[in-house]
Amino acid sequence: MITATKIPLIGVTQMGGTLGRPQHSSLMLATALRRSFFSRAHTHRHYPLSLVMNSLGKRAQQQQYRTIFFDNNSRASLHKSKRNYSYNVQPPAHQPTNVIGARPFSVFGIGKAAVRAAKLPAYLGGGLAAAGSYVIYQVEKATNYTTDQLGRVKDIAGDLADGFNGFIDGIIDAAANASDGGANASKSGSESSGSGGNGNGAAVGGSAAAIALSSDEDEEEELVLEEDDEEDEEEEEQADDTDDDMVNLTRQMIEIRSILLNVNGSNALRLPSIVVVGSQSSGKSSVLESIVGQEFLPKGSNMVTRRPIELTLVNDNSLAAETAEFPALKMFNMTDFSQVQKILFDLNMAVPYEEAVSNDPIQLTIRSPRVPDLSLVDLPGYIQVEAADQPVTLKNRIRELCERYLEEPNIILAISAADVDLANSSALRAAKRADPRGERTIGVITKMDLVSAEQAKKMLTNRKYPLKMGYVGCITKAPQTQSLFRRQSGTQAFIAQQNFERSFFKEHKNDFAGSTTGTKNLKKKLMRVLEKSMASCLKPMHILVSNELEETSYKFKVEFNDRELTSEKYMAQTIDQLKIGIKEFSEKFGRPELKALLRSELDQRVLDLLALRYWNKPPTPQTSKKNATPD
Ligand SMILES: Nc1nc2c(ncn2[C@@H]2O[C@H](COP(=O)(O)OP(=O)(O)OP(=O)(O)O)[C@@H](O)[C@H]2O)c(=O)[nH]1
Repeated sequence: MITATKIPLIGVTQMGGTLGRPQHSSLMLATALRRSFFSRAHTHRHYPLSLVMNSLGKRAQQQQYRTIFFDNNSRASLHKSKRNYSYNVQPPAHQPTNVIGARPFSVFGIGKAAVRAAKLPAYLGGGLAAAGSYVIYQVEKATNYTTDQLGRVKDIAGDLADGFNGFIDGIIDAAANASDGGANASKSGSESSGSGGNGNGAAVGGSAAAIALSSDEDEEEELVLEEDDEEDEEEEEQADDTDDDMVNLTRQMIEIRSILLNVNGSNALRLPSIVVVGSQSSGKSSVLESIVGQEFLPKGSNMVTRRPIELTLVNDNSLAAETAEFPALKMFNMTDFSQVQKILFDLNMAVPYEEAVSNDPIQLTIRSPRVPDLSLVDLPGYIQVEAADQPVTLKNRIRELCERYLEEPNIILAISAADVDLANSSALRAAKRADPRGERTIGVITKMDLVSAEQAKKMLTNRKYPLKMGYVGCITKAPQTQSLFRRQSGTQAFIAQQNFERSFFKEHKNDFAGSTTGTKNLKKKLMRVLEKSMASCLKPMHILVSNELEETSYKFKVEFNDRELTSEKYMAQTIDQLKIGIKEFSEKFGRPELKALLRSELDQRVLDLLALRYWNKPPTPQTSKKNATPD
């Protein structure tokens, strides 16, 4: 893709503020400085920098703007474009206005003003020198900030899964290589060596990302092996750290997302929603609860989910315990989850009998230090045929409602109960329609406790609809016959369900060998899916960073060809430029210009006084009477 980028010359010099590690920040500096320096200079006349720009106006017209064409994708064409780059002379869009006009002025202080005016060039000189220092200070500050931020990204990357790790490192290495390449280019003056550094850096980053993403393809195989090990008794004795892993992953996501937000202001890390579909009473709500770790959804065998429940989980470290909120009902900070469950039940049951289901979603947000940052959707269950007392269009309406949520990039949790033949599974039928290649669907078989182990195992190796992420067998509710569990609710019920599920699969360890079972492993699968989605979200970012670095290094080369660039030299050069600017300005701004300014200020002030004295006078009785008379 060929892009044309307009870069003011002074913006290029600013980017070289500090060399070595800080060059990672060139992306942000290039944009931020270009924006702040020029927009301020052109739009805010009271800024000291506008003076500089004013004085440099002539120079700017001669050389400040150039257009560089280059191909973002190919190194070879970059070389070609470098040979063909051209300078387009374009004057700034707005010439800066004169700052003196903004100074306060008193008609009684003309004498004093004249004296001050004589000293004005000296004041301005001092002001401009201070402005210069301020600019340099800001450049350093911005450079240090971005260095810190990128350092943090690297630290976080160190903690992430291997594939993802490679990806982030690729970015950091590409950044380092590119900056070094830029500096080397300046040192050696050799065109090929400078761009070569960048190109390689980008290539390293690109291949790192590619390896990271391709390694995900083999995840499932690894997972099954891991799971086999997890079935070992020894490991089962250990504490379950899946929740912690999930929360850690979430934290990293949030951190990366906020860094990306700071750097480029876009929410580049969007995660898909996890949508739970299945036939009526298949156990959808129970599966969702086992993921969240709280019992809060209405459950029952009489179609209790009648509206989509859009559940947003927010990881909030400032909280000691979970809180729930219904933003639409203006109900916040609810800590009693049985109350939440009751409200959800009432909201579902409030759907009129003639309608049976409603498209209007219920929005619920749960904040907790322990939940991952996710959005989950519980949907009304599919039905086979409408009952005599149900609307005849109900089946189609449920189907249409679910299809909207099954679209890409959402992850589909297709729930089927083990006590129903999989050939009749509405969830798998719907998932196949939305995701024919089975790439973003996880098949979940609930109620494993209700069928024989042989039958259950057969379901987990479903060959009719093979899923890339496979099938997971779960027990999301302890059987009702066990009165011990029936009495429990909330967190207690959740713990009881976990214990029951664990002991069940432990008992049938040999029957389910080689299959994925348990809600713990379901969560693990979800985590991998989220990691993968994060990596693919970051891939375009990586390409963007590489391209920007290539561009920046090229600009370094053009600007500092054959010269070694250090921060001291850069600072000295900037100060020299400011000095020249001040000199030009003081030469241009002599007595006649000052007189003209004072005169126009004085005229304006006299006009203001006249307006006050005569035109804004309150109406006399005669004038108001005259105004009131119709024509
Ligand atoms: N024995 C057993 N019962 C389960 C299991 N999972 C869910 N149930 C029971 O199945 C019934 C339906 O569960 P829900 O989670 O409400 O199912 P649902 O699909 O959300 O139901 P609707 O929203 O009404 O479509 C409840 O009575 C649960 O207690 C399980 O793994 N084993």
